[in-house]
Amino acid sequence: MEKSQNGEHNDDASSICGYDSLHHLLKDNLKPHHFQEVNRLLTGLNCGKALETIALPDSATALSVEHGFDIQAFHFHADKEVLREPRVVRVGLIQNSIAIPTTSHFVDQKKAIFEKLKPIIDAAGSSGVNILCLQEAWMMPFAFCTREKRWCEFAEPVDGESTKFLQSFALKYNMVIISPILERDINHGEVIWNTAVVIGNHGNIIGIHRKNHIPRVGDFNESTYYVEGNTGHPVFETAFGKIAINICYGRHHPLNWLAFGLNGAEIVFNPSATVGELSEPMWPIEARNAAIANSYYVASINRVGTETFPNPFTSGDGKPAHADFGHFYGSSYISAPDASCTPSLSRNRDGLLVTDMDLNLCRQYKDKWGFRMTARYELYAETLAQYVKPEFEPQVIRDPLLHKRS
Ligand SMILES: NC(=O)NCCC(=O)O
Repeated sequence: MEKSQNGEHNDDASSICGYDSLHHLLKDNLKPHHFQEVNRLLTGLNCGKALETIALPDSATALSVEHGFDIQAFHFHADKEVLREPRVVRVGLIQNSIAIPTTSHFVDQKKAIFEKLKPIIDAAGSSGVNILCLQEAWMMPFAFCTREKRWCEFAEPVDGESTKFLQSFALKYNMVIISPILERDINHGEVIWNTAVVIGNHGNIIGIHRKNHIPRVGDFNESTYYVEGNTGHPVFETAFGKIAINICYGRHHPLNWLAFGLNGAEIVFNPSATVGELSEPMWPIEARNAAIANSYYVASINRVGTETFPNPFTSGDGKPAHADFGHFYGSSYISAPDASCTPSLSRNRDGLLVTDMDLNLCRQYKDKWGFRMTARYELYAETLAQYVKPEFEPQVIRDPLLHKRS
């Protein structure tokens, strides 16, 4: 049994050798000068320095102690410019487990999640967060593994109770809130979508984005419930910057990230639900790569905990039926265009990550690395235009001596 970050003994299977994040494991076990170098290589430097932490108001930390959620805060700087003032935006990410068992009445389950989130949203609001994002399908258990249709009852119209619940916080705290829900599209045959609702800082609904890529991997067979989204790659121009949402599995698709960048996003949120066995080694890489390649910030959020369902289900891999997905490993974090990133939130606790980011860094990195300028969009467009035709043939130049024996 090893010590956790705060000195408590912890043999929880959802931890990493008793630590609630890789960062804490390394910090506790490496000599300080080794940790400094490892941290430089793993999380990069921002304006030549290790990422700065910031202090949050006592009211926010008091809420985190009272309600037992992780709270961390950082600041990404940009270089000073002559003509532009810094454009610092405070972003908040919330990760959480469900609140009561999946066997409870559906109404109670949703209500319990609302209750659980209230103090975390209050902590974000009292910390002066400008843009807050919740995790994918935050208002329900991630029941899509079961393929049982009864979970469709959790779906809501865009202006349903979850949106109304968050609109009051948006107004109270002058905060933009991104609310990823299971949507029921009343005007189009009541079909279901996996949707992010963007609520403006006046409590208004700015618009929606529907998940572009629907997984069919392992237990994540969400296509039983909804199909690929029809909203394209919208960027929402808010009071605090141009934002977009790339929902979960879309993070594996570089062209999906690119399209949000081409539309001018400065921050792309990636609300997710994914489990350790499936994707944990990918988690620290894909979002950072997207931030670097597209010169924008990426804010990654994953839910927490193990959700057990009433009826066992199979994943079509010949393995025995099971009643849970595995562990949702939290680890929400933010990546910047300069290849730096925050440490992750806890792997097993609810959490709030607050991060100041100077949006000027986006253009500064476009100027420095010139990825937009050096991209060959006309070449890619040509290849893609050919590729989508039925008669497409891969451009392969075969060695005429391929089969010659040496
Ligand atoms: N929610 C979701 O799309 N999960 C798919 C698994 C993954 O992308 O890691």
